Amino acid sequence: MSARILVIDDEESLRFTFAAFLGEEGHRVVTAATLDEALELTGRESFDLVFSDIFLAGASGVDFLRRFHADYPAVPVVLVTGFPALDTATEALRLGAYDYIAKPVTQQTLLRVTRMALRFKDIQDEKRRVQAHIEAVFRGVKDAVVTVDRELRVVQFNAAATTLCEFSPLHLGREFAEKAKGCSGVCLDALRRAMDEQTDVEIPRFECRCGEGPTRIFTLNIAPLCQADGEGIGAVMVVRDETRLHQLECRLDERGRFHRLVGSSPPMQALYDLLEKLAPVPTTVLVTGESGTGKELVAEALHHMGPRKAGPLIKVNCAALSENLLESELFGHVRGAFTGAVKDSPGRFEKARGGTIFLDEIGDISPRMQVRLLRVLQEKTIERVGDSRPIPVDVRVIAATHQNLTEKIRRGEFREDLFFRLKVVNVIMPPLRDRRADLPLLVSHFIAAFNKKFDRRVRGVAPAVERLFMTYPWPGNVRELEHAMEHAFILCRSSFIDVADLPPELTAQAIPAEKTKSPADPDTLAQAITAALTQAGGNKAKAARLLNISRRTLYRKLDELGISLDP
Ligand SMILES: Nc1ncnc2c1ncn2[C@@H]1O[C@H](COP(=O)(O)OP(=O)(O)OP(=O)(O)O)[C@@H](O)[C@H]1O
Repeated sequence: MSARILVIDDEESLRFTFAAFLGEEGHRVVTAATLDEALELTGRESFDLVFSDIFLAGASGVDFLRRFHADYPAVPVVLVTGFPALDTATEALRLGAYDYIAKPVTQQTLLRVTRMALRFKDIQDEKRRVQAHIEAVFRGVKDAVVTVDRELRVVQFNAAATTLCEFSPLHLGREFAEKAKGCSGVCLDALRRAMDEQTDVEIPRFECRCGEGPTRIFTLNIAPLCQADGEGIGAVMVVRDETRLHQLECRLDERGRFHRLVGSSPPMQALYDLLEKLAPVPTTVLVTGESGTGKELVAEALHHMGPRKAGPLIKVNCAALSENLLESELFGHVRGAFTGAVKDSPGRFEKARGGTIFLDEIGDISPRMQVRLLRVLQEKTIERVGDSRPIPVDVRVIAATHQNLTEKIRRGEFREDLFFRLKVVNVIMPPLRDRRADLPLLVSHFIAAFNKKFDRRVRGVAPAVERLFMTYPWPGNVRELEHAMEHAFILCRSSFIDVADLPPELTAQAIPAEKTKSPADPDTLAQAITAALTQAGGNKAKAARLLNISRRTLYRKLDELGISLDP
């Protein structure tokens, strides 16, 4: 390897000899006769090695060494002397000379010392490169990195350790235990364990607080440092701040949806927790709550998230069929059971075998149907209409009603024994007005759904709509919101839904209660229904859409309010 070497000597013959010997080895040699000349050269160019006579005319090689070494500590300097003396040699080495050789210098000695000095410089250079590299990594990482020696004294730490764990230069060389007094001390115990057992230690997610700082969530990793012979010489500790990640994860845990149910409010979280427990078991479930609160979605979630998901989910609206029709629908019939029964036909219970049957509007079934249903729940068998042979059915039953069954039982309209059979677990749906915090999420959900359905690019609702939604009583619950959003999508021509795009009933009812009649007021309701029916030309489906209620609810209201449908 060719090196640049400076030879300083006031004797020209020695400069010449050194240059010749080193030149033969392929090195590039520059010579200087005086201290000033040498300093001028070293200020101008860089050298890999310097040989300097101790006695220079009017100066000393030690002076050169002192000044040169301060600026270029990595370049080895070999002092040469004609008058070797122990104290000069000691002083030279103390000042940082690499070596000290006596004249006359043979070619062999010169080349041997040169080789060793250059090798030493290579090693030093490499060490510095590695050091610089480590320091860059140390500085660059966001994790706090702290190294300790085998006595657990702080050796080094990076900038992140000062911000995260409040390390300061005062801690350098001091016992780690002293520093750990100001925090939870988890890291001290972990350090001791890593050192005692000479093993890596990881402490995931723990809370810690340094001094007056905020409480943070940290993950700690400690690796022992060993020499080549395996002897422990300390440890490196890496502390990662996972506070933000932890917060985000906690927020995610508050689920925003469960199967097709949307909402992240506390009542919905409680609902999801319950559904999670109910989905895997075959228990009969009764879902109660106001119309439009998502009772059917609950049945779907329980079915699709449970072990019967590969089986059928059969839905029956018990209020939509007359007693006889419902009986035949649910249990099937045999040929000749009644006029028109031309062949054997399985009922919905049989069709739901291995799956789930969802009996919606269960509160509306007749006393006779209640008895039949009770038998199915007790015996897990059905009998087709016109046949008394029991057919076993393995079906999970989920029933739903918007009615107050306890009240119906009190009035003698619903069997208490059936109620208790159905209500093994009662899932109660919260009305939308009790979970208004879900409105933004539901609104976004419907915007996304209707953007897709209508191929639109609606981006949101105007602040006035947000305010209106927050005060509106939502008697029709999520269904009403869904219909209102669909209505608005059809009218809205900009990328934000405005109050004018909403159905008039909604904007009218949003007027403070004292200025208008309550929507629940029977007179108002009857007027609204009659008006909607007139507007819809007697078409009930259309009238229900105009009122933002389901057809089922419309029928119920007509019944409750005694409005006749006959012309
Ligand atoms: N939490 C919810 N998230 C998303 N959509 C919902 C939610 N609750 C209800 N909906 C929507 O509202 C509409 C009515 O829901 P669903 O039919 O399940 O209500 P319901 O309580 O069974 O009503 P009813 O008693 O009138 O039968 C559906 O279109 C449903 O998708």
